[in-house]
Parts: sequence; structure tokens; C-alpha cells
Amino acid sequence: MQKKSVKDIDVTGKRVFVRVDFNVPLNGDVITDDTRIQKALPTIQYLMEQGAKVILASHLGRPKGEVVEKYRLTPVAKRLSELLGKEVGKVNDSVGAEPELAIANMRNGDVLLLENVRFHGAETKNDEKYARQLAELADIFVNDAFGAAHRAHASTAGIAEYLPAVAGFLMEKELENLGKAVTNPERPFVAIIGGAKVSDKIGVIENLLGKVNTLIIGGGMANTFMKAQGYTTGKSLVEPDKVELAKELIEKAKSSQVALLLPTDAVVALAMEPTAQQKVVPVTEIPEDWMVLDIGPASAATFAAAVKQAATVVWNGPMGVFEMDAFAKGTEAVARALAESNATTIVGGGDSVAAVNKVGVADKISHISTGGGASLEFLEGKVLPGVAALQDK
Ligand SMILES: Nc1ncnc2c1ncn2[C@@H]1O[C@H](COP(=O)(O)OP(=O)(O)O)[C@@H](O)[C@H]1O
Ligand SMILES: O=C(OP(=O)(O)O)[C@H](O)COP(=O)(O)O
Repeated sequence: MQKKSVKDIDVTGKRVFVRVDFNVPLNGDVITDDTRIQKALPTIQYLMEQGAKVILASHLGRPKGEVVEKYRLTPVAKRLSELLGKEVGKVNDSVGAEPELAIANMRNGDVLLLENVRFHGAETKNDEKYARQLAELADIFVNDAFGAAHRAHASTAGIAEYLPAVAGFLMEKELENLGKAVTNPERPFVAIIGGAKVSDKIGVIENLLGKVNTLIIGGGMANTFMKAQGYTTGKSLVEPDKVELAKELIEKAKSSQVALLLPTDAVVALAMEPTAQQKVVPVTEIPEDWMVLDIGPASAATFAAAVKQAATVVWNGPMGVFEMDAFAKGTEAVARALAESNATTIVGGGDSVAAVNKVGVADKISHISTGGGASLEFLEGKVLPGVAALQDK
């Protein structure tokens, strides 16, 4: 179903609440990759040109309903001001007297960034009262946060109950590009899943097994599968609650026609620090007191070979702690394999896109998506709540 877009409504002089996904990777208060801000610019600039009052809202990290200083959106407001060439106002809350006053003082074409919506626990609970409070700040709701569209939260879904709700340009483009690539994908179709949001993303694997020809698992996600295979995992990031599910998924892959590729070797270290002692070991020999922080060279070669055979590749989640050069080789190898392939390639997710940018191959990827979990759920065939909430054309 086609959704109404920001072009389908009159926004001039209106207060427009735009949900963006400014959940950018940070090192302290330095934004290490601003792709998600860059990709939201067309909607923001269009609204400015149309003379709307642009009220931006986003989450950053997972502060769990508390004010956490490192998750303030202040560095984002600064970067956005630089990119727009115009001062972006910033308030310290998303609801209440301070935003209300700032909005009352906005002129047409002004841009204001609200504070991290997840400082309120009501956001992730999709609390009705909070959604209504957000809605009262504006006349129109625009959802441009594709990266958070798989979340049924107050600022992504709940608010749409109370305002005319339309898609932004980024949201439209993401749905179109992903739709083209994954509806009747060219085969072999390979999906690669890694990263650290294991309990969030392991659930998508079951449905993916019905869609892809090859499923590659690396990064933190692979550790839970190692445990499921009966290997020791030392101090690695493992989700004990998901080990049984991982076992079932391994069995399901065997009984379906899907090739499930898991790491056979790993880079282990004594600590998650760039200078920590490290070595490469087979996954069957992960020592106690060590942690898996990257896939090993043999796994990287196997994964790259599978990518070479593919006609469509979707990748979300780095193969290791790529932020530290010592543990970035696996992620770099996979990024290069995608870049060198003739397949339709899609890379999604804040950190995965940062990794591809770090390797310098983003221009060799068919579609850079701002959503990781959102892309995977879209690929599963799920209706994303942030999209469902928008008005039909
Ligand atoms: N073996 C591992 N152990 C711990 N963290 C890991 C491991 N492999 C990858 N990561 C971390 O996963 C994070 C990214 O995960 P995720 O948020 O799921 O990806 P994306 O943002 O691309 O969707 C990175 O910060 C990376 O350091
Ligand atoms: O970074 C995000 O997802 P991603 O890591 O799957 O790309 C989105 O901003 C959603 O964040 P969330 O997974 O904390 O809801």
C-alpha cells in the first residue's frame, strides 16, 4: 500500500514534527559516522523551503527511560547546523514547557531538535499520554526514521493516532529500494547477520531461512551459535536465553535447503581493548578468560567466497568489534567482498554503514540503508509499525 508523503500535504506555516533516526555511532561526543544525519537532509531542507516549522525528534542509544548525559542529542544538533548552514535550536526535553516555548517562538523555516525521546520510558512503551503530548507540539507528523520503523514506539507509531501522518523522502526511498531488491530477489540470495543486538535480531533468522539460499552469521551473533554447537565461548558476548533457539535454527537450516555458514575460527583477546593480547583460534578451542572479538581469517575467506557466488546480498551487523583496528579485519574482508561483487548489495544499520564507510567502499554498494533491524524485518516480510501508522494514498 502506497503511503502519503510529505509532498501530498500543505506544510507551509505548519508545525511539522519529523521523527528522524539520528542514532549515530559516537566516540565520546564525536560522531564517527553522520550518514543518518546526511540522509535526513532532503526532507528537512524541503520543509524549510516550504516555510514549515521543523521540529525534529530522535532517539540515541538505549538510555532506558533515564536522562543519560552521553546520550544527549547536543552533538547531533551541532553537526546538523553545520550541514544545513543554519543554526538548529536544541532543547533539553522532548515535552513540557521548554519545547513548548521554543516552538511558540519558531519562525517559518526554522529547525528545532528535541532531546532524546528515550529519556522518557513512555517512548518505548508507546504510552498514549506521551504520544499525545508529542502530538500537541505539532500540526503534522512526518516519519523519516526508517531505521526505527520496526519499533512501535510513541514517536514512531503512537503519535500518528493524533496527527495527519505521512512519510518523509528517506522513508519513501528506503521502502522503494529495499522493495525492489528483496521482492523476487535474484538468486543466489545471501544474507549476512552480525553485530551485537543478538536478542533483537536472532528472531528474524527463522523467517530468513525461508527466503535466502545462504545465511552467514558472524559478529557477536555468532557466539550464541557457537555455544549452541557445544563450544566454550569464554568471556564472549553470548545470550544464554537464546542458545536453545540457536540450536533450533541450526536444525531448521539443515532440514531446509539453506546453507548456514558459521565462523570456523575467531580472533580472541583477553579484553575488549585495542592493545589487549590477541590470537586466532579455531572456534572449537576458545579459551576460558578470552573473548571472541572478530571472525578469523579462514571464516572471512569462506564468507567472501559465498558473497562472490551471490546475485543478491543483504548485510546487517559487523563481523567483529570493527571500531578497533585490531578486530576490524573480518568486517573489512566482508565489506571488500561486497564491493567487489557484481551482485545487488544492500548494507543496513548504523554501525554496518559506518564500517563500510571506514573501508571506503560505500560507493560500490548498491543500496546503503539507514536501517539494520528495520531492513531485516522488512526482508522477513513484516509490516513495519512506523510505516503501518502512516496514511494511505
Ligand atoms: N564479537 C563481538 N563481540 C562484541 N561486540 C561485537 C562483536 N562483533 C560485533 N560487535 C559490535 O556490534 C556492534 C554493532 O551491532 P549492531 O548494532 O547490531 O549493528 P548495526 O548498527 O549495523 O545494526 C558494533 O559496535 C560492534 O563493535
Ligand atoms: O540503530 C538502530 O538499529 P540498527 O542497529 O539495527 O541499525 C536504530 O536506530 C534502532 O535502534 P534500537 O535498536 O535501539 O531500537
